[in-house]
Amino acid sequence: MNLSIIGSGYVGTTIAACFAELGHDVVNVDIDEDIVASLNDGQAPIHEPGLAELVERHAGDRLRATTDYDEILDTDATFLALPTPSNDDGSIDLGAMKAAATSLGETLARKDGQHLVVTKSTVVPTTTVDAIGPRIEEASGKRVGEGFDIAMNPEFLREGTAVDDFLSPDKIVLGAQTDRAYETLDEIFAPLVDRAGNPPVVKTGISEAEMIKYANNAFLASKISLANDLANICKEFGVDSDEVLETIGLDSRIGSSFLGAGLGWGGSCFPKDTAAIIAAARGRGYEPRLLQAAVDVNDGQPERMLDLLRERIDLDGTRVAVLGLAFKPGTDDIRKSRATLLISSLLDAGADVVGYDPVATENMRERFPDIDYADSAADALANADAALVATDWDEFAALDDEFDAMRSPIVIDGRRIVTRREGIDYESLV
Ligand SMILES: NC(=O)C1=CN([C@@H]2O[C@H](COP(=O)(O)OP(=O)(O)OC[C@H]3O[C@@H](n4cnc5c(N)ncnc54)[C@H](O)[C@@H]3O)[C@@H](O)[C@H]2O)C=CC1
Ligand SMILES: O=C(O)[C@H]1O[C@H](OP(=O)(O)OP(=O)(O)OC[C@H]2O[C@@H](n3ccc(=O)[nH]c3=O)[C@H](O)[C@@H]2O)[C@H](O)[C@@H](O)[C@@H]1O
Repeated sequence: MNLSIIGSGYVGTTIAACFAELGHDVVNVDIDEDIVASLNDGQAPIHEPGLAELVERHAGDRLRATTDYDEILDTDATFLALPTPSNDDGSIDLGAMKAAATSLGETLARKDGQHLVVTKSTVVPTTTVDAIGPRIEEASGKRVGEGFDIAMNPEFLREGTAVDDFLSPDKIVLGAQTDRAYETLDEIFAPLVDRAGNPPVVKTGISEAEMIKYANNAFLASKISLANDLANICKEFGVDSDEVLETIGLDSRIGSSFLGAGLGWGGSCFPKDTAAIIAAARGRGYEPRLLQAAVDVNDGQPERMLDLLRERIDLDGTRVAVLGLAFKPGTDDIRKSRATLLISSLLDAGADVVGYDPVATENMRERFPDIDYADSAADALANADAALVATDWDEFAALDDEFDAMRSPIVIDGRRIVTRREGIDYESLV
């Protein structure tokens, strides 16, 4: 089929390249000319394992990019993969979605024949029906169900494993309101269902699909926060939290994934999505107490880590190495990474910070241009008074005599990744 995808960020580029790999003809529409040029040159604009190969293989053939919305006219369906960030009060900011919906509507005004518009972005329940559909109607002069249909297809991929996650989904959720929309979605997803070995395809309503996405993320974020709450209790009793959490994970009702205790969750999605659904619930008069508690536990972990450091050393004038700047291993994304919070607090306390990450340094340099950056963990540790481990990159497990070059070998490990050894003053956050 001919597909268009508006927004070529982490999700838009990944799904475009994967749909091309699955045999569809795909055009990515983005307002960012650099991203468009990069895709048309056959280069992935973001760092995701396997993505560069797919973009290189299909660019100029089944995959192309443009800033021109008119190229949507030759396609059968459009996915909206636009950012849905937070407003200051945590509620969802639909600015990019609304702007793109208006541009799409103006374009569809000139299209003959039926079109399907699919919300891929994470949006609070009723957004597609109440905010996206009407905007397209207004700009196109067409009606939902007559000229174009609307649908919602939440995305569950993780950064760092985006291509594999998209191509091997646990489930595919298709929210729509007409048989015609479901049929088009079936046609789009048939090659994926086939390749992925028939994962469950859940056909549901549009608002249910929107809520499934939030429920999924809220559950995972809360699971990590409960693991952190339990691990904090373990620490008070000198109990090994790894043994406790690994063992409860053996209960099939609990499951072992997302029980990794430590500094907590960051990234572009869990923080904003928990905030958005909490704000949306409050807007309807419901107070989501458990979810708010999950956020509170998460917010407390970086401060607990700094307290452990303060117990050992006065932060003012102290050189602190922050190992791991990305919000998790396998990505260069620093959005809401725990390291950004640690660095802010360290700077407020008068510390001198040196950061190291295998791939995220340049992104962090834009956020904190005035701290030092090292080219290796060894360089970051040399002459540091203390080290905070913020991301569980594998290479940190192999650190050994690099710690000997520290001025004082204080190591606070937020991810239980460092191998303990003689000669370091090691403490794990949990
Ligand atoms: N990043 C992730 O791992 C996942 C993200 N999501 C959701 O997917 C959505 C997109 O997220 P990301 O891809 O991370 O965002 P992103 O910020 O990486 O990319 C968004 C892209 O949209 C473009 N854009 C903005 N306004 C535009 C307009 N009017 N017309 C055309 N292009 C425009 C930007 O230039 C940018 O390239 C969000 O709702 C997010 O919550 C869902 C699952 C996973
Ligand atoms: O909506 C989204 O954007 C995506 O959000 C998360 O994916 P992502 O943020 O890329 O990364 P995760 O692997 O879920 O990690 C999120 C954060 O939780 C932390 N985490 C994860 C697992 C764990 O056991 N413990 C833990 O602290 C990670 O370090 C990271 O900071 C979800 O896992 C995806 O299913 C979802 O599509």
